[in-house]
Amino acid sequence: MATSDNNMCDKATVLWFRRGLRLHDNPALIKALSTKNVFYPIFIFDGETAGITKESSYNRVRFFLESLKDLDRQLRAKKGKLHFIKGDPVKVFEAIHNIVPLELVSFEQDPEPMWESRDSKAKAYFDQHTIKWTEEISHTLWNPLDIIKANGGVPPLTYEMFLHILSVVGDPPRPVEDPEWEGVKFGFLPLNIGNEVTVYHSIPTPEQLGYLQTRSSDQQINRWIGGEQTALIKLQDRLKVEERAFLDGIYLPNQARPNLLGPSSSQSAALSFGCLSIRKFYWAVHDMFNKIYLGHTQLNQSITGQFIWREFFYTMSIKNPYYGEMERNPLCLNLPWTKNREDLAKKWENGLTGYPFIDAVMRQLHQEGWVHHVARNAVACFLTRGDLWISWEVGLRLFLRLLLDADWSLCAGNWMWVSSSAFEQLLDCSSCVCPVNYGRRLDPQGEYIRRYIPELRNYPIEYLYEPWKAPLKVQEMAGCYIGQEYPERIVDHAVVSEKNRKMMENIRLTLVEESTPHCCPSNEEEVRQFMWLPESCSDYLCANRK
Ligand SMILES: Cc1cc2nc3c(=O)[nH]c(=O)nc-3n(C[C@H](O)[C@H](O)[C@H](O)COP(=O)(O)OP(=O)(O)OC[C@H]3O[C@@H](n4cnc5c(N)ncnc54)[C@H](O)[C@@H]3O)c2cc1C
Repeated sequence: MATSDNNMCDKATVLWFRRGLRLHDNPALIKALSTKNVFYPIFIFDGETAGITKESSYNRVRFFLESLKDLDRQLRAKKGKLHFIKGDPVKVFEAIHNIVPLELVSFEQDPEPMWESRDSKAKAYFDQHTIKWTEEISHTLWNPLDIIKANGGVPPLTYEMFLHILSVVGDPPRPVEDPEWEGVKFGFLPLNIGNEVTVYHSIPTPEQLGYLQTRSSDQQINRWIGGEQTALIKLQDRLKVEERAFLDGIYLPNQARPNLLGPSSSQSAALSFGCLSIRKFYWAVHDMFNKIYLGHTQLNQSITGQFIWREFFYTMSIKNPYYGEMERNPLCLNLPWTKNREDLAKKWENGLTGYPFIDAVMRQLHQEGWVHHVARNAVACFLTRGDLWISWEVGLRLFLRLLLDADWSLCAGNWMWVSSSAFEQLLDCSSCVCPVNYGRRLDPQGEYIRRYIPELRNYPIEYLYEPWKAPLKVQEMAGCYIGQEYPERIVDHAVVSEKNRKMMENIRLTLVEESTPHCCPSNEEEVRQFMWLPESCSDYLCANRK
């Protein structure tokens, strides 16, 4: 059995949780326990780590704190605890080292460039005080640096090229074994360890950290529960969905059969905070595939293509501190987005564009902190190249605040890919990414809109996606006048999308001469798959263009 120990003279090992909020497949934990020192698991709340900032939404912070609570609960069952400490990391380690002799600090690699400064300061402190430290890779399947090296020192710019490099690099490692808790001596820090450092008695609530619900409580829907234990249960459900799909002869079921309303089997928030190991998920899917289709020993990366997109975007961001911006970002095309249209951006943000599908997505995002990938595509296109011609940086900032799964590398990568890949003519198609038709394909009965836009609940289906076309009599009967209870459209898609298409065309003409290398789709098929576009747009011609 694990034991508790308050002997402050014994050598200490700290496991510094940042993301990777789990006990399974946690190489940093295994390394920490191998020292046999007194063991202190800690989380340092510094207003940045794990992407929790002052701006983060209540939902996001709640999910994050639930994940820490779950870890704490599991550690308490083993007679220890998770220390939640507020302060600057170096100050925290200084304070701990003053009262217990630190021998080792173990942590998971946080690969993105914004963590470099935090980590290099901490590492410098450890080196100065001859404290050993170890940094383990488990947030990504591969070490992004290995992929960059295999590609000649630069990240691959297209997904196809990325797949090619993976075939050279080989399979990712399998998850590490579960820890052995027998004989682990837990240490407990006193509550008062330094002036600029606060040790919490237990994991705080969002309110205790100053995060308050901003919308009325009936609008906040908590469909997502943070923590490793929930993630592992949900993984089993998700694997059944994957198995069903394999037996039906398809793969990537969450994307192939988007279900906007059902109980989601998404694991993205759990993966983002590391409550679930990406390697565990990846290998579970591949092992199942190989069991069903006996003899397939060679990995087919397509069946877990979504994880490869994750790696692709991580690899692109790792050495690029400007990855989340347009102008200074070498991977991104500079497009002349409209400036000073905060009024339109605010309406988009608040689900008041007058396009019900777009508004439903934005309201779900505020209420629940999660929306389906295809819904993200629709609102990203609407804000940028499709309709409003506003920079993707505006969308990125909002998504990072609201999404439970907000992940800088993935979020910026997706925004860039969807909006600024100017070469991609398919995305200029005003019919395919039309806010009316795209939604209609995904939600033909209009249930999604009715759930998130109660004002339109009584609209007949023929007007639900284009309520401005409803005769006054219909508006009256439905109890919702356009321009009063529900807004008029802020733009006319047919007009603005045509204007935007021409602007993209002109930009393409100038860019071809410069042939700027940038993040972009590999081919048309990839765009169709990624964006869930129809094989041919003729069936879905936008009503506005007829
Ligand atoms: C504008 C925009 C912003 C996005 N921002 C984020 C974000 O901040 N965090 C995030 O995790 N995903 C983001 N995505 C990607 C994707 O929408 C979500 O990962 C997906 O909705 C998760 O649903 P799922 O778990 O059912 O996906 P699944 O299909 O089950 O995928 C499992 C995991 O694969 C990864 N993945 C799936 N699709 C993508 C993708 N297109 N790019 C990169 N990784 C992917 C994610 O880690 C996801 O959890 C964004 C997409 C768009 C279009």
